[in-house]
Amino acid sequence: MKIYFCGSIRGGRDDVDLYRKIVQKLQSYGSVLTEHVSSPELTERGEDAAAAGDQAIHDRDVDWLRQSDVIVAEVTQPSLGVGYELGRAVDMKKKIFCLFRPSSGRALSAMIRGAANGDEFVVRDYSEDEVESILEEFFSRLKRTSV
Ligand SMILES: O=c1[nH]c(=O)n([C@H]2C[C@H](O)[C@@H](COP(=O)(O)O)O2)cc1CO
Repeated sequence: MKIYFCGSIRGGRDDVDLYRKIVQKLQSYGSVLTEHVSSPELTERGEDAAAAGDQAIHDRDVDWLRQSDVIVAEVTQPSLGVGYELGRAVDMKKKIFCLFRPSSGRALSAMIRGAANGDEFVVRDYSEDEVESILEEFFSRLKRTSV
């Protein structure tokens, strides 16, 4: 299974440790195309785009989105890039799972929460200590519905 993980980069790296935990768990279900998003070495300047430029990052990521079987996004830290990826993924009719932490004190964008339909697009409020069990629940349901 190919998994596309979305998390904030230029929107801010406050949650990178959590992204790492999520990606490690996702790797037990399949190959995570965007492992770099969880790298502690990646700063909010983004990947070193000097050689190929932002267009290469964009085109590669849209291509990975097309290839992916499922999209998992940590959406607590607002990020234009993550919002864009989710919009493109909806258009591609991908299965999408968004994770949001209400303890952040933020309110999730209506364009994300309002897109939830409980089936293809799922938004789940959670706290950090339950992240692994939530992913287990999501992937076991995904397996049941895709056989
Ligand atoms: O260097 C990058 N590499 C990259 O893969 N992205 C993608 C993956 C992330 O899920 C998302 C983050 O967007 P943003 O940088 O606007 O927070 O965009 C974004 C950047 C920088 O914008």
